[in-house]
Amino acid sequence: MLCSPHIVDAVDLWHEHRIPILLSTAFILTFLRFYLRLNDAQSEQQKLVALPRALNKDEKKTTTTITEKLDKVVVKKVSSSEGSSGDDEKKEGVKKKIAGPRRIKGDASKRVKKEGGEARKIQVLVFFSCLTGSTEKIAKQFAGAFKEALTKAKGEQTTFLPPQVLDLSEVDYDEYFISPPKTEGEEKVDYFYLILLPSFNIDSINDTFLEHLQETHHDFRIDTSPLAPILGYSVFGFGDREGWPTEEEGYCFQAKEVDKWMAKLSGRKRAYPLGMGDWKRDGKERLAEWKSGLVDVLGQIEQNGGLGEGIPGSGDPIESDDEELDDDGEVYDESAEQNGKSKSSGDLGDLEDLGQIMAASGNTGKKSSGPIAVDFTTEGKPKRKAAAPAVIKEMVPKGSPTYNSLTKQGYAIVGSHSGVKICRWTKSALRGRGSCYKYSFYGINSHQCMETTPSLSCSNKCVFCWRHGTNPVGTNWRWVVDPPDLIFNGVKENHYKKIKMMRGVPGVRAERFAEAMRIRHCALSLVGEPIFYPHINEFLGMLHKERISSFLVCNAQHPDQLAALQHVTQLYVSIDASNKESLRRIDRPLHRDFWERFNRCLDILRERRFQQRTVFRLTLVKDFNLEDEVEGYADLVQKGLPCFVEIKGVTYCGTSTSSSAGLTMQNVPFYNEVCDFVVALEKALKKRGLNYGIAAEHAHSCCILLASDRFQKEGKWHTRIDYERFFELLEERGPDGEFTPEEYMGPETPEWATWGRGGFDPRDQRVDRKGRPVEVS
Ligand SMILES: Cc1cc2nc3c(=O)[nH]c(=O)nc-3n(C[C@H](O)[C@H](O)[C@H](O)COP(=O)(O)O)c2cc1C
Ligand code: SF4
Repeated sequence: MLCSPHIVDAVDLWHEHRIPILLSTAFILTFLRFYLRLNDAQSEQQKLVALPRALNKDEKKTTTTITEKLDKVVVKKVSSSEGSSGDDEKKEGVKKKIAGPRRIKGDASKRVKKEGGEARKIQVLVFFSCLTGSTEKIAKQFAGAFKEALTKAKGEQTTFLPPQVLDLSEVDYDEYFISPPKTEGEEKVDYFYLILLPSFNIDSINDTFLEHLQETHHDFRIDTSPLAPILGYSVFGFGDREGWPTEEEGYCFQAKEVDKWMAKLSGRKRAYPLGMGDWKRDGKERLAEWKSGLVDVLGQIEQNGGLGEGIPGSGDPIESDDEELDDDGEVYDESAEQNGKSKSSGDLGDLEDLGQIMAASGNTGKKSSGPIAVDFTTEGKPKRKAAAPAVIKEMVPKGSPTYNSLTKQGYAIVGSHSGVKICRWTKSALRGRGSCYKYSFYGINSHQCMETTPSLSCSNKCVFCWRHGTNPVGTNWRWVVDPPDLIFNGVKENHYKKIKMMRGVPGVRAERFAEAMRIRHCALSLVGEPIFYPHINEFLGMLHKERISSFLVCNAQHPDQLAALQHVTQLYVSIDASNKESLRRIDRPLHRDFWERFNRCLDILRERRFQQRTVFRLTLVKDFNLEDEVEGYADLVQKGLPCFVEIKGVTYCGTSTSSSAGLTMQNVPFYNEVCDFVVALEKALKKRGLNYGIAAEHAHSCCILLASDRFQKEGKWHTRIDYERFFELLEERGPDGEFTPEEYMGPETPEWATWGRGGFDPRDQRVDRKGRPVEVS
């Protein structure tokens, strides 16, 4: 058979190029096949995801139960107590997870400010677990009540979506507890997690849930704090004291564990402390308290955009036995995050275990109620943890390390949370060797002044604090509360005891000793935070009734208590820095929203400047808050408009706390440096049109007083106080009565105390360190 030349050519061509042609074809076909398979898989996924959405749309205002198998995941949601379009909206927005390994990045929550005036959306998720039915009911009621409360707290910037109630036995943990739920499209929703969790000492969903939290934390593919983007979380535990009377015996033990793991996963976004309640007894009340605290927190978030940025693990845990319990989430090993996750977790576990072993063997000198031991090396179910005693604790129990340390420093501890100490100026005045600046500025006799505090606890850890790093710290009061009369009688008794001990000291003047047996003034400024004490107003009432004046110093961290404070003779707020960063560095506040709290206190002071005699107290620390801060301080004065500004160089206390914060004698400013600062501040105030002048000084205490010209008459300063008039006004008009600081303004500031005269009381003899008389220049 003969072939045409064309066919012969084609065959030749084929033989010559067949290999590359075959290879290219095979490659194209493989590629096409792969592409088609991938497309198929995606549309399968979409079909599965679309199903619950379609169901949700039809389930308004009813309890919704969607059970759907997606891989081996079961999703069931119980709708919010009232169901609403907002609820549905949220459900639509939640993306289902896509199976397969993934790395999820934790990210600090960002403040969401919508452009164009659009309100941000906050979704509260109420998770619960339940065996015998009560918690489910409670969770639904709670969500309804919470929704109502949030409607009231709502501002222009925020929309609170109706809270969603989610059953922990049915939600997909990967969807909520590896990262916050994703929302589709442009819609940005911030999540706030609430977890209502009864404890069960039998196998239950709680174990699965805890296991998940623990595994997520240890999963090397996932960030240590993958839930950091949530706005915050809080846990409330239900238990039964009849069967489990104390925390040691297991009362609410699982809520405590969940709280702890959530702190780790969320990067310490505990928005409100763990609540606990016995449903048979106090459950309702405790839950209501917890709810109202949370409403406040959400109100703050609505105003401030977030929880704020408190100090991570502020300070060293060994400073306070309270912190050992980690119940504020303040003790947190930052190295755990810095050193890489799996290793650091193990390290933390080891340290905690070691801490417990040492505490148990009595080697630490600390209370045995050490950190809750977490065995990070053991896989499987979390073990029942040793926990703190169930009863509300005393703040400074007799015989505790804090108690021993404070008594060694010369404090008398009254009741369980108050202290009194004789000030060095009281001793000095008894011997006629000079009073403190309060005599020069305000006419207070140091030998008749009692320095005390009804709360040895504080919410700051200032680098210059005299507390020698031993006192308890905390953001809220969680100790036994002593009645005010017990404190009042106790501090007086101990003060007089200490005065009597001065009887035999050489140089004590008889007339001053006799005068000292009548307390005329009380400085509520010793250590700690006096307005922390829940009965501070009653305590003040007792002082005033005995005509003892009150000088109260607070740390500008408790605006609510400040606002509720009744008349004091003089009201101080410590202004330790002029800006947020500096304040964080120097005060080391525990509150996340310390700057907002600080500013709210200034606003309160401004509002009350015609009711209370208000004072800003500045403590200058070189290299911390002195340089370049004059203008900032002037702005703060402009904001708070205090009656007075006291500027004082820091007193070096030489504690391990201060030195670990990098404070040395080099940080103590010389008097001339304080003077230069005050002159510059006065100028900066004048520049702002504020009429303040340098009214008085006490060089010996490195202290200078700027006063508003409200306290100037005919060109003369009147910084002193008419104490008798103050008590009369109080008796006439009551502790909340309307009267102004000018109404009890005292006589003219003595010439020797005014600016440029040094401020040493001429009645006294100035001596050097060895007690030798010194000529006053
Ligand atoms: C089997 C079982 C075990 C329990 N174990 C504990 C426990 O270890 N600690 C505790 O404080 N309460 C314990 N409780 C009490 C429950 O936490 C409490 O009654 C709770 O309100 C039950 O909630 P629920 O009925 O909504 O599931 C237990 C209750 C049951 C039924
Ligand atoms: S506010 Fe006062 S008591 Fe509290 S840490 Fe600072 S100096 Fe100490």
